[in-house]
Amino acid sequence: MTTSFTATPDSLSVSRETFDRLRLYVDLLKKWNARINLVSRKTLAEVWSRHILDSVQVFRQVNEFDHWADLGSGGGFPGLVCAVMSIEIQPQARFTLVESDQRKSAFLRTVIRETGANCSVISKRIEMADPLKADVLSARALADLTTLLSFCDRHLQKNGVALFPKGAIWKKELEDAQREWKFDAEPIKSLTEPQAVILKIKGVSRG
Ligand SMILES: C[S@@+](CC[C@H](N)C(=O)[O-])C[C@H]1O[C@@H](n2cnc3c(N)ncnc32)[C@H](O)[C@@H]1O
Repeated sequence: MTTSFTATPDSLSVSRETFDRLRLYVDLLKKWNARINLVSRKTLAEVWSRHILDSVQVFRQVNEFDHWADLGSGGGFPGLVCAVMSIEIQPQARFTLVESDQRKSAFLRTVIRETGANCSVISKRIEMADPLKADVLSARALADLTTLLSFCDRHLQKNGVALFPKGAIWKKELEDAQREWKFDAEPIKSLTEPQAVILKIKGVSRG
């Protein structure tokens, strides 16, 4: 994705209302990022393509769900962007963000309050959180696929779907994970990075 991406309701294919909520989120991110490291300074300059659009494309991989959980949310990518998108598109759905860092959790709660997203934050380690029974599970830049599949085992419902954005080494991660786990994986080409994919994963069980 080029740095020249101009964020508008049309370029993101969202309504004016959703765009305004996303802009409020970006404003809060810029303000808080001066004090806590939510995203790198370099990517902050390209926040709309590197973080917002990158998360919006994850949201668009599923149609119907009741409970979406995002693990290691950091500044809220992709989970909180998906929760903001969902306000208009799937208002009945609820979101849970798991983030062990207390200051990042405070930021996430501020964005939730200001945007009105149907979302809560669990400030614990993923391994210590009670099973979330989510029907969608997402995580970006958190761990290798083998580790992420162990999180699916704990937090994803049997018929659920996991969405993991992955960089250029996704094929190697897939091969490694297949030694320990059984699952179906569909790689979906990323709109924001030529080598990257979103791995859409179903049917996880121990191999
Ligand atoms: C590299 S950041 C990625 C943040 C965000 N997902 C993104 O893509 O911008 C990883 C985040 O996961 C959190 N984290 C790492 N291990 C965790 C664990 N075991 N339980 C809960 N949070 C964790 C860290 O505090 C950090 O905020």
